[in-house]
Amino acid sequence: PDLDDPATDPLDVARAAADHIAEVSGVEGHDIALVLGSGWGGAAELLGDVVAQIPSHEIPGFAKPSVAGHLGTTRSIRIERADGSTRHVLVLGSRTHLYEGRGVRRVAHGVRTAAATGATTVVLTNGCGGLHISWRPGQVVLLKDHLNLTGASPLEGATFVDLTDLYTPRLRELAHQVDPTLPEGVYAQFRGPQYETPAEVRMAGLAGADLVGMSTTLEAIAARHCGLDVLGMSLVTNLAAGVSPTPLSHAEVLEAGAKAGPVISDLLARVVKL
Ligand SMILES: Nc1nc2[nH]c(I)nc2c(=O)[nH]1
Repeated sequence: PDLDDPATDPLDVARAAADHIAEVSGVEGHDIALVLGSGWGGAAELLGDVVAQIPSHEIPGFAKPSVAGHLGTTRSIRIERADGSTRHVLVLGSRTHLYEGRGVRRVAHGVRTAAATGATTVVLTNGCGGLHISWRPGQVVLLKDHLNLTGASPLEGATFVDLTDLYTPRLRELAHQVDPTLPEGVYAQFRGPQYETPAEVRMAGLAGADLVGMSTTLEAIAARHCGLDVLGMSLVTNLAAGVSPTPLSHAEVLEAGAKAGPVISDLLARVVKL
């Protein structure tokens, strides 16, 4: 079934994708799904045994990689929990951003596929710009709510979905068991691909945003529609435009990302095992 055909039900494509994953990986059902954003790539290796690696473009509905050579690989990982039980984690390899212009169905496809595999929780991670000078590059922030400034939705038709407690309080409490110092914030998604102007960052701040990015909110809405619990975690990669009087050096951003890598990978691995 073709996601781009309006007559196609996106959930049928998600079902086909989940069936393909089960068939190729031999894993009948997954419990939790991870979407790894900028800076979060190293987390998968720390989680557990990689049961299967599937080139994402072989899975129904996942687009051909837009960047030549950037082959998204979807992994099925078995993790051992403290109580000895095992769980299967689906690490979605390729994330489609709204700014790629491939349509909202491809943005939401990974989350819908995860739900179709049986997962009940999705962890959405991203890199973003911070609005608070005290949140330096490398800071991890738990999402407590979002502002969808894209003007888009992954939902079609009269699909009226309540988004109260979209970022599941129980999961935020679990993350705080791992690191009680984690701040919480509101994430505003701009369509992008351009970064915000200083005036747009000020506007987002006045509207209650603490972070600005170009992903996550549409995936979270689709996750709620699929009945998934959602944990959102942002890595502040840079200070948003205009927040810092001195332009951030790219070297500082790269250095902060490299330093944060092991820390956030360990955090994510510990949260997933709870
Ligand atoms: N919109 C937006 N997205 C981002 N992604 C990253 I990494 N940094 C930013 C940022 O400053 N603004």
